[in-house]
Amino acid sequence: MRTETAGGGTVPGDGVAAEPLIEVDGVEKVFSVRRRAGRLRRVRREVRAVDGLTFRVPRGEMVGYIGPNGAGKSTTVKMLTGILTPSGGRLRVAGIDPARERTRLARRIGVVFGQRTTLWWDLPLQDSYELVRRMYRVPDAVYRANLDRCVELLDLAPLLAVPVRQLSLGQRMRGDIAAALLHDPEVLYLDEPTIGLDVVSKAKVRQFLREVNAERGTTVLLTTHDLTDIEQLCRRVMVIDHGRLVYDGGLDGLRAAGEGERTLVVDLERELPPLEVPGARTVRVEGPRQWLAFPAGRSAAPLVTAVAERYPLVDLSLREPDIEEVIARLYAGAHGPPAR
Ligand SMILES: Nc1ncnc2c1ncn2[C@@H]1O[C@H](COP(=O)(O)OP(=O)(O)OP(=O)(O)O)[C@@H](O)[C@H]1O
Repeated sequence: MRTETAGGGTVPGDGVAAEPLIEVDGVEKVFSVRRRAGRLRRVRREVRAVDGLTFRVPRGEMVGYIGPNGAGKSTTVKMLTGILTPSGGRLRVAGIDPARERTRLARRIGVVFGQRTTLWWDLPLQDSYELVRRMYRVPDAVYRANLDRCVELLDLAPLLAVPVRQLSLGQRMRGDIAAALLHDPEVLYLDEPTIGLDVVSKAKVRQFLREVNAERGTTVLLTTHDLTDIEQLCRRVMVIDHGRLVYDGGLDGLRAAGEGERTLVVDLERELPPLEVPGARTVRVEGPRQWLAFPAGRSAAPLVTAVAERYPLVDLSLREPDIEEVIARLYAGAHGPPAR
């Protein structure tokens, strides 16, 4: 499988590879689970949730972390926050070993779980924020500036006096994202931040995350099943399956790795039998329009030249492979050796 090296150097503005803020070296997590085997017998079984994971995330990068259910994404994030201790390997976040210094790390990271809130259910949103301020001992000026910016960008003003339990899912999610940023974290872990949101709320959350990343250089690790989140926010994506990294690189490379195909759509002067061009297959013919599929990793230029030389070409366009389809293919064939 084709892989690219980690760390596309997506620090806003400068393009120079920055110091790694997240370092994961050969990390493993093995759970021991007891399973029923007959009426009284229980057998012990090991679940290798994370299996020799290695990657680096430079400061300021926004990385997508995707994989099918049970792939090991949450386990990775839990180890990165210090909630879980790795069974093997080495982990550092901002130079800190998360499992050993969880409290010290907590001041440097923010976490948002789309499925559950970290806010106080019965309190108005602003009281939750006040508690966060005290918990992290955020200086007044920093707190004020961060809160004002979040309120403005996430449209929170009308919601500040509303108890969290009365907020809609989208409102609550915006409230949670703001709470995770009030103490100026260097790293933000987002687990499904747009799950269940309508199109408008999704767009608002994505726009906000883009601005936070650009303005503050916050490093973001984004776990999601919504590939549009990845396409709109991340230049780099890591794909995990069965606890192993099966891809680490740019979105374009992902299309190639998933053996996706691009399609050249050609309009000819007249109807013709299916075109025969080396390196491509004609997959559809509709009157004078024909669709030619070719491997996503290849350049379209030689194909265009070949068509133009041999056939009466009027117009053409290029279609990228559908990212959902590419990823489904990648998951299906991802049980080989891990990408390093
Ligand atoms: N506390 C635990 N005890 C035993 N097994 C666990 C535990 N937590 C996770 N696992 C197992 O580890 C594997 C990875 O789970 P994990 O929750 O990390 O996956 P995920 O990629 O986050 O999945 P999803 O997309 O469904 O949230 C699964 O097989 C899961 O059953």
